[in-house]
Amino acid sequence: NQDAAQRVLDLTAELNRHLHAYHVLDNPTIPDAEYDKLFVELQTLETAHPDLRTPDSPTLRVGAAPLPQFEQVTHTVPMLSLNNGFTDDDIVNFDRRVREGLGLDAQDVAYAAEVKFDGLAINLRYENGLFVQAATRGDGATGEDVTANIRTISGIPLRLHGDKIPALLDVRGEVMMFKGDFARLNERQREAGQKEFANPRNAAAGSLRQLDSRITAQRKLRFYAYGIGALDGAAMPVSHSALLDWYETLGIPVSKERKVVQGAQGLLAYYADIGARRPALPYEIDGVVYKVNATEDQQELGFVSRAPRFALAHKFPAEEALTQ
Ligand SMILES: Cc1c[n+]2nc(N)[nH]c2nc1OC(C)C
Repeated sequence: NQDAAQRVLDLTAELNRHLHAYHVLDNPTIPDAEYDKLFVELQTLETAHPDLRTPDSPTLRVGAAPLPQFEQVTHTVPMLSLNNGFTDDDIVNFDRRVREGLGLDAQDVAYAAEVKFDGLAINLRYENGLFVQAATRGDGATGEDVTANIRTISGIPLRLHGDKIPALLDVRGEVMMFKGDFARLNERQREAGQKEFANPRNAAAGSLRQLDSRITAQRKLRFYAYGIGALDGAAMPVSHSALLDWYETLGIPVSKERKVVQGAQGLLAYYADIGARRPALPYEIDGVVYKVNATEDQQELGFVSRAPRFALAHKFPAEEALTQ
């Protein structure tokens, strides 16, 4: 009946607002007990009237019955990898090749620099603002459908915010587990006499490979966006930094450690700064990523084989096997 339908819509909107405030704005707007009361009321209404549940209902965050297997997904735009640089010379050469490729000799190129999360690359598909599918990178052309598991990640919006909603948007980013959540998970594994994970990346991968998304829901995974695949119904942002600014207005989590820097010296300064702060970061990284910022310059430089000419991962020296 009408008032149950309206109540479901109101509860869904209110609970999602509180979830966003808590997980993305890091600014809780309701006591947990009050949130739980509204959540149970919504779950009860949805159980009584299953047809009233909306695709962005917060009750979808707790996971559903196990899947028999993972389906395959073909990426509309291939998910490519990055070329690596290790030494300062590699970075200076990367910048020189970029300037040659763009026909610039004197002035500095603007680069978008960001941390390289040590997690799993994922594609999130939104149709008219609704989250409809998530897929792993796989071999770059096809990956696995992990929608049910990704739905349990509270930081990932099930409906995009704002009024500039594209008809189709493929968000690329990394799923990871924070160091603290990893340590607590291994404590629980030990107490339960179960296998411990070697590192946060393996723990995140293991959590995404679960056919039972109710297990994934207990694993506190995080997601940060760093790229884009298919886009219909909105203009492509003019730069990588503008893309990430747009994502933030849509309610998509973006790392705050990003910075636009100028030329090779700007890249090396960013690498040194992140390298110094790396142990204090709440998540593991295995380097930083540089991208020519301007979209038209990226398109002019294009890709060589499977990796873009406009981007480079600058890796940290591999640490000797850490005793986790
Ligand atoms: C493979 C990859 C991985 N990462 N990681 C970050 N932070 N940015 C980034 N960009 C990538 O590819 C871009 C070309 C979108």
